[in-house]
Amino acid sequence: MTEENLKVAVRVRPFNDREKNAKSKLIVQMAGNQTIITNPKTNEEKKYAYDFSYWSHDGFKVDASGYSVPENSKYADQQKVFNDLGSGILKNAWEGYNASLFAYGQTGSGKSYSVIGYGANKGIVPITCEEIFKKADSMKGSDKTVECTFSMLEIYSEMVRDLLGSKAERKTGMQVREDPKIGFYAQGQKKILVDSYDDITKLMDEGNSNRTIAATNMNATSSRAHTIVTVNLVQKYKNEAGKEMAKSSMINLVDLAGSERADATGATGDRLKEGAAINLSLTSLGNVISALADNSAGKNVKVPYRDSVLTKLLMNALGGNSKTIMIAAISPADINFDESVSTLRYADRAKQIKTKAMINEDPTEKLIKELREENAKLKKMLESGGKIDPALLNGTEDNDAEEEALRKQLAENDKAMKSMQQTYEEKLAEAKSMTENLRSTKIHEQAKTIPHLRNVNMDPSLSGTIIYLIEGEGLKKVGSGADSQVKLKGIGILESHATITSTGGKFKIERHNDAKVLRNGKPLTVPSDLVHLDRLLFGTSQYYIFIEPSKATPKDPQATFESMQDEIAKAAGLISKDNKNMTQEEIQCQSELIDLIPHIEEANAISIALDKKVIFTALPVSADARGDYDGKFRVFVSVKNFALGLEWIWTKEKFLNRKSEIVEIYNDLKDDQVIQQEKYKKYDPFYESPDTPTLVGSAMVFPKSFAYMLTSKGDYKILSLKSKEAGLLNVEIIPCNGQGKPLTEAIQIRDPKTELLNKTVTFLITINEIKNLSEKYEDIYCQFQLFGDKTLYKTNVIKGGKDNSFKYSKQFTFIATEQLLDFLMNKCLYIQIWSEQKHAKPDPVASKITTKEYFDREKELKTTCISGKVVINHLLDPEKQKLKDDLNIALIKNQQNETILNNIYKLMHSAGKSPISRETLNKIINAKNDAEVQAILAEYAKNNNVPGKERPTSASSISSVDSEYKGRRGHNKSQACNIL
Ligand SMILES: Nc1ncnc2c1ncn2[C@@H]1O[C@H](COP(=O)(O)OP(=O)(O)OP(=O)(O)O)[C@@H](O)[C@H]1O
Repeated sequence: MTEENLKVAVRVRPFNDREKNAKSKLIVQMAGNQTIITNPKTNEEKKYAYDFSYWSHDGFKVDASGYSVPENSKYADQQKVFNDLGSGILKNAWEGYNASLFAYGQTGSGKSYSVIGYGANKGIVPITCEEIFKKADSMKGSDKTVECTFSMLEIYSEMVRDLLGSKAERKTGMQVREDPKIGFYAQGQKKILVDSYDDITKLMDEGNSNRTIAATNMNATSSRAHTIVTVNLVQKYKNEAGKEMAKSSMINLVDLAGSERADATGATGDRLKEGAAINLSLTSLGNVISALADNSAGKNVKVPYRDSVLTKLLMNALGGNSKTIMIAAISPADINFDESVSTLRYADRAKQIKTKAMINEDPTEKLIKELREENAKLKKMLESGGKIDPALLNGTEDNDAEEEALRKQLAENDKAMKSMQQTYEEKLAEAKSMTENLRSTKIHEQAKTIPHLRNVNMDPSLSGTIIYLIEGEGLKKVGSGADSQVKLKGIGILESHATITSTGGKFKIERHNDAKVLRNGKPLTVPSDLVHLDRLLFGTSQYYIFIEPSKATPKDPQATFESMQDEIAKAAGLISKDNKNMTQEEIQCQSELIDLIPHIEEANAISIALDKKVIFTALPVSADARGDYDGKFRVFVSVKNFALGLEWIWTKEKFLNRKSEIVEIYNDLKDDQVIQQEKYKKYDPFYESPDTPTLVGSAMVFPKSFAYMLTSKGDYKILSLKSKEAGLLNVEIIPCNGQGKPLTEAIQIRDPKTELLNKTVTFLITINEIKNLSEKYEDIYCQFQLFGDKTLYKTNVIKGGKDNSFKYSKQFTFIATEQLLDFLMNKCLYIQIWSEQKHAKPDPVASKITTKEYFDREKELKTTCISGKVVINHLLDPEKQKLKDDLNIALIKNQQNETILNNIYKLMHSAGKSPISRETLNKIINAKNDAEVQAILAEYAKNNNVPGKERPTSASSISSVDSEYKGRRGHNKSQACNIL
């Protein structure tokens, strides 16, 4: 037995297009086995030492075959990585040890590049397999034989699918069982005997294409599954006594799904609460790694392997009988700093794990022998004509249930045995016929000359795996219908979605009804030309490029999933066309937004299909609105149920979890699975109880006066997550004496930085009352942290409405360090407002409107100018949303403009805020176009002194807040005295 630490390698890749566009800075350096990462904000460096640090960022050139050749000794190419990592794995395997390699890192960080590889840059799996057969071939003629089996599975949403299994098998998935000797295994997994490298490549292609099918049936954006490739090597030889011996070893090569889903920033808690399985695996893997590292350091903690399917299947690789290597892939760019640091930390922890590997003496045959013995026993029991020998039943009574269980066990054993014993010829024949049937190989050949559509997937290794030839003259149908030539599945794909016509070497594309087709980022409304390299999006998730091989040149740009998303987001005006004047935070937020949009579209498409009355919208939220000192924008998702009049704001992580459940339910409902429908009734991922407290927004309190030992007091604006004023919060920060009593006499402080430095300061924070908060909120409380302090302070919960005073006071004593003084002078104290929403009854009118109708109208309101919209834009902010909803509903119900405007008029009057007279309204109703409406409104505003967009605030302290924000000293007349 050998005990050794898990080997850890880190690899940094070149900048990708998005990072280049964002003019990213390089923040990773490597020296020897060290990886150094610089925090782009603080310029602080962090050093980590691993077994290997691979620099693959620059210093290479691409040769004619496409292989990246090193230009200097620093650059680590695929061969170097294989020599260090892969060859060790191989050596161990020949010696009879189990060996495992797993790749960890955020999506797109280069895991698949290292493990599988792209084109000429073959990764560890293909090179390892190639080497196995080189060696096996060299053994031919000797009395040693080598048998090699190949298997490939994927774990998606706690379901284990055999990527080499039949379609039906993949659909049902496999059970994970535990064997006392070999540990956990996927029952019935196909282990295909292979005798050449060629067999393996074909099987890998097949496995990959099955992944593709799974991915396209669901959606291109579904979070990727974990893929585990297992190569079993059995070497047979005779020992000195002439007895047949076998040495076996298992090589596990694991390509994990993107690690950002295991992000610790609040997502984990949410995720665990939601119980979303996709993310469970990586969270569990983190816990397993932590526990193993603790145990290696002498602690005795339980390793939670059983928490997820992934950790069960990796149990041997991580803590058991295996020599293991982890490769952690990172991005070189500043915009990915957080993710990269988290990967480096993970890797740092993993390197402390010790594994204990043993040489295996043919456990497979032993297992078969044992199963055979057990079966013989079981058969004997059953053959005794139902009368089972009580002695065989371990003393239990003979009964039907027992017999049933035995029969079941027998059948399972039989199945397991069959799958293990399938003969070489059978397996190979199966593999060959399966691979030969692979339509794709033939089609890929034809695609070299025939115009075609080629898929683009979020996972670049799946791009280009689906091809639809647009052959000959005439018409090709695109859609989910059985008669379609371009047969697409997925959300938002209609039976008859579009047609592509080819006449005399020219192509045209036309959409059907209101099917969603985007061409080069823009909605396709009229029949358009289709030309070489056109990018197409069908529905919400089917991304394709049109290729005309006769027009192709080596310089053709490669459209990627990211570039297509960027293009769509730019065309929709969701992101700015250039990012010259944007801060890093804004660029980061923008890229998060682009990544999120396809998911949002998908969730909306399902909401429409299931008529859930829910609309999802991406919402970038500033640090000020979130009340977070990190200064970052974060993308949230607004989830609005228009029938119930409720709106939730979810974190991106929570939304993605819910979305995967939404997709799952949608697929299940489509398959009409009764059980799933039951589950769906019990739990609805579109819904959240109004009783769940949500963040309404934050008040920014400026403590600058306090630095001068003056009370700072005022009504501070509450900024909602939508960056609107949501109300006012009355807060006081009162300087106190050493006994904690408010100061009663004034003290003069001219320069806090010198006069207060290192003195003890005591102050009282009092949160008085909340004003003007919308009536839909109830059970409101405030929550805050002081800058640099982790403790969370919460006020009592108030009902809202009339009862709006917290009467919360808390005293703090601090040493006035430079940081504290800096905070008091220049920063603000965030006080978050949390609240529940009032339960609402479904609105009978809104409930009759379908989600599709609402959604279309909502879109129209955004894109086209209608009189109603102009009026609404003229209204004061807080009323806008409600009026917009009313208008929406009215428009959908096909009411005439007059009725709509009447409603608005009534509403405005009931709110006492009408800036428009009835007479003006009549003029608007009769206006011919929007320009005319604008003119009427402008004239009315001029004659009537209508206030501008900004809501006038009665509280004069707002202006004092603003002036303090600009850095000027407030003029609060407060008491102060010298207590220091
Ligand atoms: N060392 C490298 N040299 C050159 N290109 C690389 C390297 N590593 C990664 N890339 C490129 O970066 C892109 C993303 O890499 P890859 O697909 O391996 O990421 P991943 O971590 O497996 O992502 P996912 O989790 O989505 O599967 C690919 O286009 C790949 O070719």
